[in-house]
Amino acid sequence: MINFHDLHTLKSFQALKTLPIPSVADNFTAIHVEEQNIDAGGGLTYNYSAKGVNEELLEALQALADEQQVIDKYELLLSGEMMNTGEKRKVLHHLTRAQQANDVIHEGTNLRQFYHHEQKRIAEFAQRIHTGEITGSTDKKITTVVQVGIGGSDLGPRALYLALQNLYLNKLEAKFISNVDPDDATAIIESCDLERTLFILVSKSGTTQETLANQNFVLQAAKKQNILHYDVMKHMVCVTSQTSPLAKDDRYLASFFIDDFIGGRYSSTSAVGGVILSLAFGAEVFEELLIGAAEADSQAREQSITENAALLDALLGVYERNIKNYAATAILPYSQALSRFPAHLQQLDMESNGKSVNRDGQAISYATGPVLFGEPGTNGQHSFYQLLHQGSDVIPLQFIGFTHSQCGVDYDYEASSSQKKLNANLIAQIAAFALGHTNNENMNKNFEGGRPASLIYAQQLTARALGALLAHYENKVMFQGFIWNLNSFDQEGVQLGKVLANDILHGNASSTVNQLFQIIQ
Ligand SMILES: O=P(O)(O)OC[C@H]1O[C@](O)(CO)[C@@H](O)[C@@H]1O
Repeated sequence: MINFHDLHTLKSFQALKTLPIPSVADNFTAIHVEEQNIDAGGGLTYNYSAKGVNEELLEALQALADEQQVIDKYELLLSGEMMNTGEKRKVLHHLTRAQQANDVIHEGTNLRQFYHHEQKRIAEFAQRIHTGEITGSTDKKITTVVQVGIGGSDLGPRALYLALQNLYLNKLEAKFISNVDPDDATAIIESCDLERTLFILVSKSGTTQETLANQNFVLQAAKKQNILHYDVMKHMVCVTSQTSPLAKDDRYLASFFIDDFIGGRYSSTSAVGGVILSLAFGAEVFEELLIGAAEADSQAREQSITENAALLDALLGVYERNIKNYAATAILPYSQALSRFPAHLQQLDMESNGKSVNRDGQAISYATGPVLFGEPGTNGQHSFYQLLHQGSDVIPLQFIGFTHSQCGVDYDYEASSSQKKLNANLIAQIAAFALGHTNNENMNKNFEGGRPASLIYAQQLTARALGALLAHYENKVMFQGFIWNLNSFDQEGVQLGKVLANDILHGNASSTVNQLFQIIQ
């Protein structure tokens, strides 16, 4: 029997509140760093030696995970139970990368086979584009692919493409149009040779205003170029759900499908990320990413929190949010390739757990998802780290690092290479945040320390490691949702603004709103 309880009603949570808070510096100096490593799958390791933990706290967090039946809930989700209570849907993004998993049957369809079938169709399509069997409408080979989508139909795929473009041969260059700002579409379209460009229209719902406006923008801009024998629809494929209005449009060169059980922000391992990544790098690279994600998913099934990186990461996040009252957290990848990964995690985390009601729609009285932000190191160090070190708020830090660079090109300067400098900075920051530095004479030079950090690291940012990193965070967010008793899979909070924007455009807004709109007309 699985129970769903609000956090504050749990005995283990009440017990957690009474525990003395362990010091970050004590943990950091007392232990052998490697003792606080956990295998996170895909060649990744999660290290928590710069977190404020001790044995007593770990036991209390384990009790919380057990009482809230977090792993049982994950198993329930994997089995195809309706876990998206707001929209009354299953939650099946794990199935897109778990071809060994149990079948999930819905209204007679085997959904594991359905996702696998789409993946195979994508691989075949990508191969035909790469070999030149499918060309553009003027018989020219396709060299560029442009994804048109927004939110989950943009952020994850874009972050993953940027993360891999240094390491793998780019069979096609990829670009993205997301914002309804006409400058976004114009800049991308003008940078493309349309005869050699394939557009991927991605919208699960098929109703997103920005994406439909951008599709129209591409159609109009292409028409304006007046290219002889050019047919833009022969340059456009679609990724959508079978129930969306776009699914019925047979003008696309090809259509690939997901379904309502894959949430936008969890859709990078479905056709939403699969089409662009397979076209850009080849289906085998996308396959590697899925393997890494599946490894992280399987590590996440461990009951013991010291063997389950995503679960411990989630519990420490809840501890920092609800016991230490820290309201934000920073994602700090020491890898330029992960430049857009924090932006993807912002949607993943804040759209999932930015909630004030529980999974049954009842108000809750405790804090939920934190504010997320981040930039790659060392750029962030010269930007917002001042506040992280000496600001009045403590912000837990999530560092990500790699032993080797992706390009392998490096030079020594002052007796060390750039990669070595990058990683020396990464470790220096973790130590500075944890230990601080006392200066009683000049208080502006005093660092209190005690600022907790975690580190996820691997040898290199490969497709497999990236898949595991993506899944680690998806699972962390899911576990935190279970602990807070939220539904992490709907996003009603984004609807009000959409409705009001439509009211404004159709002249139905209130007088004040209209006056404000007129200011900017
Ligand atoms: O793929 P669609 O249906 O166009 O939705 C795009 C995005 O819009 C949202 O529904 C709301 O912003 C996201 O959750 C989603 O990723």
